[in-house]
Amino acid sequence: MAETSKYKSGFVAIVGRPNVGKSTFLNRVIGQKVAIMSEKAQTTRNKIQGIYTTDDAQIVFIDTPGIHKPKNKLDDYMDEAALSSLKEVDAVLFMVSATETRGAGDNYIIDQLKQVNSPVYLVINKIDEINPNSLLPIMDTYKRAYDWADVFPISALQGNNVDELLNTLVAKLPEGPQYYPDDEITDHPERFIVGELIREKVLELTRQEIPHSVAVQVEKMKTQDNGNVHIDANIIVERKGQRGILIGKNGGMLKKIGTLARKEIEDLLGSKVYLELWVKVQPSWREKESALRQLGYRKDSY
Ligand SMILES: Nc1nc2c(ncn2[C@@H]2O[C@H](COP(=O)(O)OP(=O)(O)OP(=O)(O)O)[C@@H](O)[C@H]2O)c(=O)[nH]1
Repeated sequence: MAETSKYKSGFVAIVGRPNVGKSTFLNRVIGQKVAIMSEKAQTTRNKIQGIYTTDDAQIVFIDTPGIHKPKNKLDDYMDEAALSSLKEVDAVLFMVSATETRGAGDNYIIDQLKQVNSPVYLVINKIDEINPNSLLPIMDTYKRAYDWADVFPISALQGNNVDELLNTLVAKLPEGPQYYPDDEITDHPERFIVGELIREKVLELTRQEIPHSVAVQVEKMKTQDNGNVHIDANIIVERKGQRGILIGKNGGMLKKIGTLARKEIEDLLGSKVYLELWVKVQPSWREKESALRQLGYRKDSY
């Protein structure tokens, strides 16, 4: 038997003007499974849009609000937070529609993307709606504006070229664990989202100091007789220094994370929540199979 290659995984942001077909693309890639979940996670900032999991790879697609859902002006497209989350991802997909010409909205995003170091792929969607002859000129107008890692004309609706795009993304992703178990997402959506909300607060409050790979393990989630929900969760980091940052002076940082996460979890569950957080150091947990198993990650992801 040939030696199996290492599992690949990473976070990929999808950006683009409204209506270019981001949801259609995700639905095609991921299917219904996670769409239900992301609806529930509306309140989150870098919300997970969907998770594409295969035997060889996992792509966690994240959304960066402030980029594709401007409230009023183009200037609102991207705020500091959105930009910093773009800097943390492993790749960015910039999606445009072949049926619309490059406009001010696109140019604004392209300008912001110049500050991103990870590969940025141009995805020209809705090619089923255009005459094939007009594709090259469209590609040219975008190629002039940015040094894309690659350009993919696709039809999210009909599926053309979507597999090629996914294969390229996977090929370029770093080796890594299957961050999220595939079946548990639907089996325990609330537990999963609770973990995500906590993780998100960690990233939000510590900014660049804690890497995206920080894991949250929701150990217990139990509704008590009075209707309150008791949640115990561990935040798993790789280094002692990160533990210190997370706990903060006199426990201040952990308290802040807990308070913000608790409020959002209460909104999500509609009940009062008692949240207990611990920070645990598991050196290179990502590389350790036993640790991964403890966290509920699949054994065969390695
Ligand atoms: N012909 C065609 N239509 C598409 C394609 N992809 C998306 N659409 C249509 O474009 C419209 C917008 O698609 P969405 O997926 O909702 O776009 P979005 O980018 O998620 O929009 P926001 O949620 O506003 O950001 C819908 O009517 C889709 O059916 C495609 O490949 N071809």
